Amino acid sequence: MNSPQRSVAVIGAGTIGLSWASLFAAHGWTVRVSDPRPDLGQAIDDAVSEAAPALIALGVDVETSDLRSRITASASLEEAVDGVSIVQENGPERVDWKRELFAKLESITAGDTILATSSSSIPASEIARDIADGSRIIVGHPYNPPHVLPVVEVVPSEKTSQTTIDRAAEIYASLGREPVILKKEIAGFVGNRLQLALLREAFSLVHAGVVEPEMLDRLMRGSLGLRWAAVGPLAAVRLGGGPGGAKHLMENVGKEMEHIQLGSPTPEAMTDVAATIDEAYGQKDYATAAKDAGRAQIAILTATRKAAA
Ligand SMILES: NC(=O)c1ccc[n+]([C@@H]2O[C@H](COP(=O)([O-])OP(=O)(O)OC[C@H]3O[C@@H](n4cnc5c(N)ncnc54)[C@H](O)[C@@H]3O)[C@@H](O)[C@H]2O)c1
Ligand SMILES: O=C(O)[C@@H](O)[C@@H](O)[C@H](O)[C@@H](O)CO
Repeated sequence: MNSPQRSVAVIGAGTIGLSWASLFAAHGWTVRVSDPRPDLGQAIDDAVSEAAPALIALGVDVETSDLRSRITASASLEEAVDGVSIVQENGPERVDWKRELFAKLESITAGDTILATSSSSIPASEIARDIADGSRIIVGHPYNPPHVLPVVEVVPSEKTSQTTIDRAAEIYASLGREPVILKKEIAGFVGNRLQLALLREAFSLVHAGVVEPEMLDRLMRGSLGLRWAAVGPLAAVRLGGGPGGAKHLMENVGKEMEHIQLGSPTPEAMTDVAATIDEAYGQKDYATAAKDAGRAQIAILTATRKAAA
């Protein structure tokens, strides 16, 4: 019998859910997956085959066969969540759908089961709005793919108990993740708000004909992206100021940029640029592009971890 404390229900087996399932299984957890997709078994097989080499490259001691044997497709939600320590939900990004699911989860799971959503932007308080308790509901927002990118944004609502916060962070850390616990709830959390700000400006610059998508990406990869992967944007501000630090940089460089108005692209412009991006990168099929991106991310992560050791 698998120890009940290392069992997880993964609700929703799409891009994110399958990556979570592989990660939990790679760390010895019993994983039960619930999803109405007709090809669930094959999807799990494919996801494990794809994730295993990445997990091994990142130093996780896992045999692909062992990994796959720890993941089962459940016939129902009730079967999936029976006796698990944590539920990691990865269903459609729709608040109504998540509200309904979490209300059901709260009624059918044990009183100490953590109920986590992978949501990209919906706060736990919105999901728990109509739920009396809500103390077990929390956001555990990963970055795609969770089995490679280490950060999980842990975002409690005011209803979430400290025990839930602590245990969720502890579970994610036990999977080799880097939990970032937010002090306050905000729609979009921190990562996606920052990503949104940067992408809005990037889309605006492409739409205005200032730069082509590939050139903007080359610029980011060879400058800010590289710098931020090494030290993070705020530590970089401090370094940018030299011995005078962030204060010096803001006084001597920041001031001159205060007049700059950033772009605010219309939905139509965003759609146009999305088409331009797909055209620019479409010659490489999605699977190959995703595999290449995974390899590059693992190389950078391995190098930055080695440098920090
Ligand atoms: N894709 C990303 O980059 C990313 C990153 C971080 C977080 N997220 C979040 O993770 C969640 C899932 O995103 P995704 O990209 O994996 O979506 P996806 O569309 O790939 O997967 C969603 C899955 O939910 C399943 N589903 C639908 N109804 C269901 C039900 N009643 N019970 C169980 N499963 C059901 C679908 O069959 C599908 O497999 C969203 O909340 C999203 O915001 C996505
Ligand atoms: O970048 C990520 O993986 C996460 O921030 C996601 O939540 C987000 O939805 C992106 O995929 C899209 O911006």
